[in-house]
Amino acid sequence: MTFAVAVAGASGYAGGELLRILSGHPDFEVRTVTAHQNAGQPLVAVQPHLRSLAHLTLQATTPEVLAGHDVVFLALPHGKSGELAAAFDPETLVVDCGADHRLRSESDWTAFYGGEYFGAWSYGVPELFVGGSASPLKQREALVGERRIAAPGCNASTVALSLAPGVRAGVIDDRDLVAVLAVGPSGAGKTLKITMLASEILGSANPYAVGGTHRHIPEIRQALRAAGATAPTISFTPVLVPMSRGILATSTARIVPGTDAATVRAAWHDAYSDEPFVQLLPEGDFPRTADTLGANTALIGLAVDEAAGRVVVVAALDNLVKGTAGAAIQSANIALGLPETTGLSLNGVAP
Ligand SMILES: NC(=O)C1=CN([C@@H]2O[C@H](COP(=O)(O)OP(=O)(O)OC[C@H]3O[C@@H](n4cnc5c(N)ncnc54)[C@H](OP(=O)(O)O)[C@@H]3O)[C@@H](O)[C@H]2O)C=CC1
Ligand SMILES: CC(=O)N[C@@H](CCC(=O)OP(=O)(O)O)C(=O)O
Repeated sequence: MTFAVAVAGASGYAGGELLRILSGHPDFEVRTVTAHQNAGQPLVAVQPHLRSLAHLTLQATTPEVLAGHDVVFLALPHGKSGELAAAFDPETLVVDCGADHRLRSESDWTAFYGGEYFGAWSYGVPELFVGGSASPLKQREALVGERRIAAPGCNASTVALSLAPGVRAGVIDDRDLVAVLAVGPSGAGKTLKITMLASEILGSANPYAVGGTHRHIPEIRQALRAAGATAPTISFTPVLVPMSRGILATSTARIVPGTDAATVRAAWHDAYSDEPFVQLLPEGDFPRTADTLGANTALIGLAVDEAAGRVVVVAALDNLVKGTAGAAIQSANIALGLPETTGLSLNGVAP
């Protein structure tokens, strides 16, 4: 069966990446693409790298245009998917790449986003544990047959994947977590902002949302609670660096006293040894963002710093693939009963 697909926000970065991956997916046919200011333009006028979709024209983003598809991917500014959500047929699979349906706590939503709260959907990171420390279940089980999915924030999923195995296994103290991330500007979308000008970014590393203010903090805490943390606290600092895409997150946590290095490493090994897309690298090996570009992978390197009593987890992924569009399509595959890896690649582009 071929599933008819619509992509809303198709002129943006996340929409473009959805289309790039969907165009190589054997079970999906992109029938409709929508935008806002660019509505009326041929898709390739805005996304000139998507030549196989040259027959498509960007339409307005309305419930009527998006109706009648089996699957709708939303890659819209925050608040816009929430406004559209009520209009979709309950049988249509809707995957939202925005934040509108990620948070289960309305007070977190109000504190970090504000505006109307639209309620939470199933979280689109299949590899995360759910149900606490004693549970063998992963988020993938919750996605089977699902029709409403919230794809993750790219920084949030990088850090959650980095720390969840240690939390679940009880080998780290979830009240003392620290994450510092190098992130590329494509995470901020195509919108014009002075802070994103090449003249501001090239040749500089620019911290932002310092001091516990970043909107992905409640999303990370939510994912860690699902893995068994009771009241996780995390110091989270993103740093914008001059690479168009990619995230390199260095997360550290205090090791529970008396836990040896092999037991710490085993927590991550056991969590991900059967996962196709989330891979723990051999001891002494650490990922580079360049190794993940264009691939649906999250690569993780781990070291135990005995002197500091901390585990150091370095994770790399492509914010537009495993951080957004790839996660959305992987989750859609699961929801529809397709093999989870369909249309998704372990291989990136290099150099
Ligand atoms: N970039 C990333 O790495 C990640 C992005 N996301 C999320 O994905 C979503 C899209 O992000 P991204 O692609 O980066 O953003 P972009 O700014 O690149 O794209 C935004 C898209 O939304 C459309 N749009 C803008 N305003 C409106 C409106 N008022 N109504 C309907 N459509 C509108 C734009 O259309 P037009 O061009 O015609 O104006 C464009 O297609 C966001 O929610 C973002 O947070 C999530 C994880 C990572
Ligand atoms: C460079 C940059 O600004 N990156 C964005 C990543 C946004 C993202 O992951 O998307 P959502 O907004 O959907 O959560 C940020 O840190 O907020």
